[in-house]
Amino acid sequence: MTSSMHVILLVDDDRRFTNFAFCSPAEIGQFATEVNDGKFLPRRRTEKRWALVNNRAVFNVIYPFVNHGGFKEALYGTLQIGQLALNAEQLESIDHRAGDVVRVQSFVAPPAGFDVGEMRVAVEILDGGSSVLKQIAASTIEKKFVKAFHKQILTEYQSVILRCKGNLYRASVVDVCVGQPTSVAQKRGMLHNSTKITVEVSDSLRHLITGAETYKSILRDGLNLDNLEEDLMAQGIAGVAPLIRNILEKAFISRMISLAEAKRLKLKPVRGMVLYGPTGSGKTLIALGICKLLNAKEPKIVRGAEILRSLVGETEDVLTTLFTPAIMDEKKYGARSDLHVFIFDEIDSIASRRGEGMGQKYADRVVNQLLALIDGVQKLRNIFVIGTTNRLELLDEALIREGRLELLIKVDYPDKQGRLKILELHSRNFRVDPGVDLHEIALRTQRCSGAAIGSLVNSAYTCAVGDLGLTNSKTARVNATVKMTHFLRALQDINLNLQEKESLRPIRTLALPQSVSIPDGRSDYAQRIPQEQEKTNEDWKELKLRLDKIETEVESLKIANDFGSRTGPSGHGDATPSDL
Ligand SMILES: Nc1ncnc2c1ncn2[C@@H]1O[C@H](COP(=O)(O)OP(=O)(O)OP(=O)(O)O)[C@@H](O)[C@H]1O
Repeated sequence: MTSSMHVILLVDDDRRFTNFAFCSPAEIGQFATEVNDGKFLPRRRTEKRWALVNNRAVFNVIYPFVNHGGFKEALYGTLQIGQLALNAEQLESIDHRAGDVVRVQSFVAPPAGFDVGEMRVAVEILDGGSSVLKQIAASTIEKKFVKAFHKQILTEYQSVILRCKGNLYRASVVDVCVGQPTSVAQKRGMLHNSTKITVEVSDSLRHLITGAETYKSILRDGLNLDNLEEDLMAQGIAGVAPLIRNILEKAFISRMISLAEAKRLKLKPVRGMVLYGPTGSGKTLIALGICKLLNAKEPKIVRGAEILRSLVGETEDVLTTLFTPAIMDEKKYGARSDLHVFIFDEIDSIASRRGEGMGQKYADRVVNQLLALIDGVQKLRNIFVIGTTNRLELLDEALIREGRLELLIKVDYPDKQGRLKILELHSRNFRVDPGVDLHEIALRTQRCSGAAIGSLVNSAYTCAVGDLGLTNSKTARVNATVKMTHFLRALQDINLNLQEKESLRPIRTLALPQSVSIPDGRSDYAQRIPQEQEKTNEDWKELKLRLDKIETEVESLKIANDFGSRTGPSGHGDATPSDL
């Protein structure tokens, strides 16, 4: 039997602590007590009847027969045919509010293999109990839980309220293992006296609920998000702390809290993202940096072009091999498996629109497999895929749909503050003259990527070593002090380099805004630069080249003037204005 019923809220206090649902006596017969010759047979009042509501949770359905504190009268007064009375936690578990219509089915417990061997519950302390929170042993809550829900059917993610030693606790089912403790996790089962309950709590409750396991936050132990900048600098990443914090919050919020809480807050785990932006802007660096902030398996880095090469001539399922550890972990630990991160560098080389280009049938196979692993029938919940590309517009749209690599993050050229931080970071490796003004260098490196700034510092150092005369001498390399003149010389090289490179690439790359931004979901993708713009690129390119040439000449003259007037030509082979 399946029917639609109106749910009403059960306001009686004691029923908050049960798994009972109430219907009118006239309807109790709809719920079976057992299967007999394929027919549901309503039996005696004392036998348990079950209602599967909205295919989400199973409640023990009864009609109000106990007149506890006038409860029976109170409920008879309000409960009508077609109504099902549920407590607040039950409503929450089926994701409905009082007054909603829900789908109700009679549920028959399987005759065997339905007893819960192990159940893991995430516990929070609720207000409404004793005003002073007392310390309690997790084992006390575990015993109370078994006692309160003995012979009740509980479902994964369902939460119940428990009253224990004067305090109220919300316990949410995180994992259900039926049969032997080693058996594969299943979604629901019946508790009995020998069910082993494991209480897990957040780190902050460890001192109040002693002996409980703490659930693993996705963030690395001890990571302080307010101190991210320093953490990243120590990893060799500068100027992108706000961007990375934003990514962590957008991509991993549902994994920062308990599974049950995430479910209650309706936070779906993000399965993957694409970092896109100009070459050298630090996409791969950021992807690796994020992994170091997580409590996850060591990331696997896959170069798009390499995976395609390995596929040609082989029928072997490369991705399945790559994902095998994640598949095994998912089977063994279910929702509690560690997170496996996969970084697909240059993802456009395998995931460009299907059906286009040479070797595409191999690429299509890889994309299809990847999609199946992320979002297919047997999708893995324990994976996070990061793709990097500087050609977002080439990506197969299926890959960036909701539920897949849905988070599109633009990693652009750094702004002035970012450039300064990158300069400071890379300069740490060398002896730098106190007269070096990194602010000024930051001002003059507009439109430079993090990679270009890194190589600017390296070139400045090479100039310093070169000025000591013996380039290959270890003493020269150790003693070289990088001065402002070295930076300026290196800067000129970079300017020339940029000019050369930009003459080779389409103008639209130059038109990207000079800031780091996170577009909301896929909207940015939809607004990608229209193809028509390509047509005007040629004209713009020529104009831009001419402007750039003038700009570089003016810039060089300005640098020479500025620097000449402040320091004058110095000895030791330092660059003079005429060198610039
Ligand atoms: N924010 C940054 N902080 C420090 N170094 C940076 C930063 N961004 C880039 N770099 C430097 O640039 C180098 C190249 O960065 P990375 O390979 O991550 O760029 P990318 O965007 O992935 O480039 P591509 O698109 O060409 O693959 C880094 O190894 C590092 O030296």
